[in-house]
Amino acid sequence: MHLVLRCCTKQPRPAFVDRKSFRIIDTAPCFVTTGYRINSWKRLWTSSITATVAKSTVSGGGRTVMEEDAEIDAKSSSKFPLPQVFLQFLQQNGIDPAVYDDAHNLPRYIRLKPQAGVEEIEEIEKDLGVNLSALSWLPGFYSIPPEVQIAGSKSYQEGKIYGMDAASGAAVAALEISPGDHVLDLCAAPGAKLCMLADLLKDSGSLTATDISAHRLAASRTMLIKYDLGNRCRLFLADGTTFSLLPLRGGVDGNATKVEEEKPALDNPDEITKRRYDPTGTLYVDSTVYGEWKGTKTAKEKKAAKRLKYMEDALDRVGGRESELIFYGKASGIVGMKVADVFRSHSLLEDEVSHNGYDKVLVDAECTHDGSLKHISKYEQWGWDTFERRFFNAGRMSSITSLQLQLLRNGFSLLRPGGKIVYSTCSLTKAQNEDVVQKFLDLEPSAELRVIKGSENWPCKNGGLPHTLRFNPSSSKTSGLFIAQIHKHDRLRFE
Ligand SMILES: C[S@@+](CC[C@H](N)C(=O)[O-])C[C@H]1O[C@@H](n2cnc3c(N)ncnc32)[C@H](O)[C@@H]1O
Repeated sequence: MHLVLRCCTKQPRPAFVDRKSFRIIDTAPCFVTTGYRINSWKRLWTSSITATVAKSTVSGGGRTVMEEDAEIDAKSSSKFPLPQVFLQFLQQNGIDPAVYDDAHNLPRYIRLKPQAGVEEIEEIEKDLGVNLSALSWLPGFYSIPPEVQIAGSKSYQEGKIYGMDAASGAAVAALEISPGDHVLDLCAAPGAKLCMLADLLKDSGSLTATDISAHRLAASRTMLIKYDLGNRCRLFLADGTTFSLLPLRGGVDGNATKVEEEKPALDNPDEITKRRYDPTGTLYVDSTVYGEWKGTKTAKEKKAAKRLKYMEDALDRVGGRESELIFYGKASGIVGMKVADVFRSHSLLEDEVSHNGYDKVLVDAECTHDGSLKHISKYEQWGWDTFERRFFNAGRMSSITSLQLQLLRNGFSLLRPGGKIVYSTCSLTKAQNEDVVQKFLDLEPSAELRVIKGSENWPCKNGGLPHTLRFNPSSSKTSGLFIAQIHKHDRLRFE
């Protein structure tokens, strides 16, 4: 028998049902009778729990708790207990709450390294204590029962598996990565899709990633290092709506852009000062050269980096530079380049982008995350009033959709003609998906929605615009995700 409870305190889960610590979701409070021993716990939301109680007794209404529990079970197995404020949000956006009915039973998905063979799969199965069930429609992805925790497993710690929802994998697959592609991931953190992109590129092309959140981007850097995928990557802490650096097409082998100086000098403050200022103290073009990226810094290096940051801020003021490079791999083309060249601002003239734009761009945009109950459950901790404040105010909703449009437009401006951009969000709302894409198409005559190769076998539905796709929790058995693949024409659509 099960009671669906929500923890009201930050206390550890107690062994007995205690009215002060818990309240029942979806049922009358009289169902909780104190003094029941908890035999097992199952997590639903971060702080909502299904508890199995050990004994039954007669409660106020003359029915046994067991009878009442059966009623609760019936209710909670067909309906996910959604908070009122979230239900209101769904109603405002025309989303049927039934899409979440099975959300607590969704399988968990893991992705394996592309090179994983049968032996390794068997080893992972042994380690996790479950059979991995391969997804026929998405290579490298496997489903496992929802209760399996992977974070503590040896396979996860050794970088053999990734925790990644299958719908997210589909968004990356929609980019149709080919060897040698130069790829931009404009909202990259915390980096699940970034790692998949790096795995697909293998030892070819280049991967540039930006995100506006420093701590989330640092988490992406940790992922790249953990999985040894950073060799051809550059990570920029930057605003994706204005980021303007093109790929280093000539430099990815680490020698095409090398300059003839004895360096690296970045760690030496004297060198930096000497090289950045003329005798009158006027800032001049930076000619310091990047050495190999070092993860940990000595005290001296930290001091140098601080001075460098000060000077970089000065450069920002005079040169309009906006991005901060927080990681680069050995073959990213950065090693041996002058700082000024790495940050050379591009005018993004058509000619320059035609020759040097990205082949593929992923805009996995910031959104309300309403398609992912894992994300939404965070409001259990932050408070649903935070959700209300953020997303109920009409101004806030319109600012998120305007951010999405700007991200998509800037990503498109960095794409070479003939290239592809994928726009995805984990929102189920039309406002953040079809409406954003339609506005974008109205503004960009050289953009066209395209069929995603292989998607005919995906467990998703058609979106509201041609060739767009929607994953939703109830029918796809994945998190919710909207995906649109857009092609950039050489010439205008209407010519
Ligand atoms: C849906 S998450 C991206 C998830 C990521 N693609 C992954 O697979 O792990 C959206 C991200 O957009 C970032 N973001 C928000 N505004 C941004 C902006 N103006 N420029 C770049 N990134 C932004 C957020 O910090 C957040 O990390």
